[in-house]
Amino acid sequence: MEERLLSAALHVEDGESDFSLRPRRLADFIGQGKVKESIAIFIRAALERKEALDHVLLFGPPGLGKTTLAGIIASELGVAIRVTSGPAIERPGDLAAILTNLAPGDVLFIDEIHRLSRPVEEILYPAMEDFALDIVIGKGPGARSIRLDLPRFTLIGATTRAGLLTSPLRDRFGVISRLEYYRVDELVQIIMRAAHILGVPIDGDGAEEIARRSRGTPRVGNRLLKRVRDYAQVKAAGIITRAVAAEALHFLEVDPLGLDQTDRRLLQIIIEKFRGGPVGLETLAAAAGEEAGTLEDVFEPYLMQVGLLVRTPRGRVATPAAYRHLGLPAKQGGQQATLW
Ligand SMILES: Nc1ncnc2c1ncn2[C@@H]1O[C@H](COP(=O)(O)OP(=O)(O)OP(=O)(O)O)[C@@H](O)[C@H]1O
Ligand SMILES: [Mg+2]
Repeated sequence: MEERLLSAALHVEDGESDFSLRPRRLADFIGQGKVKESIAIFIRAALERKEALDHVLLFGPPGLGKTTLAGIIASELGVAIRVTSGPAIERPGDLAAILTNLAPGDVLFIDEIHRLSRPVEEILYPAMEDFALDIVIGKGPGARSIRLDLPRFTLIGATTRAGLLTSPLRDRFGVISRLEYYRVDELVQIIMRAAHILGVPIDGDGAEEIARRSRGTPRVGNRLLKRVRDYAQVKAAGIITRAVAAEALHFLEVDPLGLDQTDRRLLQIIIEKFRGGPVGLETLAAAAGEEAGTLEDVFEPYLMQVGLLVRTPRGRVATPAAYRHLGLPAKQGGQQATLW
């Protein structure tokens, strides 16, 4: 699939700067007040007791700062972090090797933890609970199991949806934190900070214009900043003001709510082919030529967040705001009134 400018997933082109723009300390991590506050308390308590931090599960849509936060937790604890991901750990032996190489107190970060295979996940249960590794030696009737002690470590798991985790795994996390979409004022701070690091001249209004179209997502905000910078450099020579940002984003086909062509097309299909809905997910996916899972994970969360789409028991419905946003006449007939 072609990489969408607005997708919250990590792109190849983000690579280098995604790393350099990551805040290293909790104090530099903007927004997510509640999550930040509780993590600060747990870190402090663990440090005071000189114990490893309890295992932490971070969940929320892509690009909101789960990986960043894991790095921050490790640096605030003053320990090393070992980074891996669910799909990267193919066999139980791979995980055993990682676990036995941890030093006391270390952080093990497993991204996309919902994608661990079942045999690997089963190694993780005693490791998380008892800091032990059960290994089977030999085969057949002579096989025996021995238990190896592991250092006390902190597992940080990240996932886009906590519902995808098996309950035995979820139950073994002491701290479960959900990251939310960022507010515009928080994104303004994030964009100003990134502009400062990258040496991009921008004013507050310019940052706000980018922030409002960033889909509540820092990764998108940072990416839009870089594309607007290119545009400003060539077309406007100098500082990114609101007018320059708006012009650049219009050129990039990012509308004032941060929707692109694909988002708008999806709403248009619901409105024009299904009279505004309700339309079932599968039916909508077929009409749009997308996979149902992609609609659910990639497109719908933001459309719901900005109030253009609702999920009802009978299917997806375009809201009156969606009609207005697309400049289409409001839905006729009284049926709509019964929905909200
Ligand atoms: N609170 C924040 N303050 C400043 N920058 C942030 C913040 N959260 C995220 N970022 C920026 O957004 C980018 C994406 O963050 P990160 O890689 O941590 O997201 P993620 O939730 O791990 O995403 P994914 O689900 O794709 O792995 C980072 O480069 C970082 O610069
Ligand atoms: Mg990540």
